[in-house]
Amino acid sequence: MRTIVVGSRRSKLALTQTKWVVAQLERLGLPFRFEIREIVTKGDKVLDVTLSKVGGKGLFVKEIEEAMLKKEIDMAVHSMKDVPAVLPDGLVVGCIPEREDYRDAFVSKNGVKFADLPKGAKVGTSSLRRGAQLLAARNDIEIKWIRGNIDTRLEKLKNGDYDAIILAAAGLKRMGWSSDVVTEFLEPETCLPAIGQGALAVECRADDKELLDALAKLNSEETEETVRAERVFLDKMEGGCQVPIAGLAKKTEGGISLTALVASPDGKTVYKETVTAGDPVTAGEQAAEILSRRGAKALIERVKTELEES
Ligand SMILES: NCc1[nH]cc(CCC(=O)O)c1CC(=O)O
Repeated sequence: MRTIVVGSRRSKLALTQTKWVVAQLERLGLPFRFEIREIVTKGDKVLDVTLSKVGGKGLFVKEIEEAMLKKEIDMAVHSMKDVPAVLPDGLVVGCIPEREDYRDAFVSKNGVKFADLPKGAKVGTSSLRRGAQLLAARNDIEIKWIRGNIDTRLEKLKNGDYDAIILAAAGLKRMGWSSDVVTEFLEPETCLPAIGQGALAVECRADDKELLDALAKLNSEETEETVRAERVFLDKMEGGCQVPIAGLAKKTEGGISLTALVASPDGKTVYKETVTAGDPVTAGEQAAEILSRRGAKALIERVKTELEES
């Protein structure tokens, strides 16, 4: 019987997600044994710098991909929002399981709702996207950087100088912590989620047909299509992670509806649009085109230049 070695980052969230996918695969009754191997990535080591400054997205994924290409591991489970647009040669996304809750969760110290935060309240997030949208809704609060895994952040809320923090609902739900800690879920009208938020990507080698056949059974077509639309939009905007970008697609009767957003980090400028199209690629392209025309592309260039000069 073949042993499939599954590489995973060491964080509780990564391991929980990996174990969830493995459990789903085990239920299929395939002729595989699964073994989870922990890998410490660069993204896990540099917790003291902001992500946007140390090289962004690929950070959590690169070392895992190298191990996969060397056949030290056979597959890996990623949060979709950490997966770059283009995978290295020889690797593919083998499946995208059904998406968890796509919303952001507002977690406050004393159960105070976002709208009821006192003036000057400090909200912890290291996400430009979350910061910009919260400031757009409440320009009287303060956004304060916070880093670390979900458990570390919750600890910092308890003991540190924060009135509230924002975390992905999906992570909290997967860990079983959501009902204990979440004050309220932020609907996309208030805080549009990150591209791919709540979805997982299972990556493997492109020539591993046996494993690909098995993974296909876990694929959610609806999640695949909606995430596709969001990622086409992201790719077309070429924003990296220095600029607040958000997007959420939903399946409609005739196709896909995509709400997309680009904002300035201070939340003073927000470009947001919903487009409906027959297929995901067109939806993503149209959203990018409309926002670019309205000024989002220029905003992205401006923010990038400011960063390079600072
Ligand atoms: N940025 C790190 C990250 N990557 C994926 C998740 C949560 C799970 C998900 O969004 O699918 C998180 C934590 C968070 O944003 O609070």
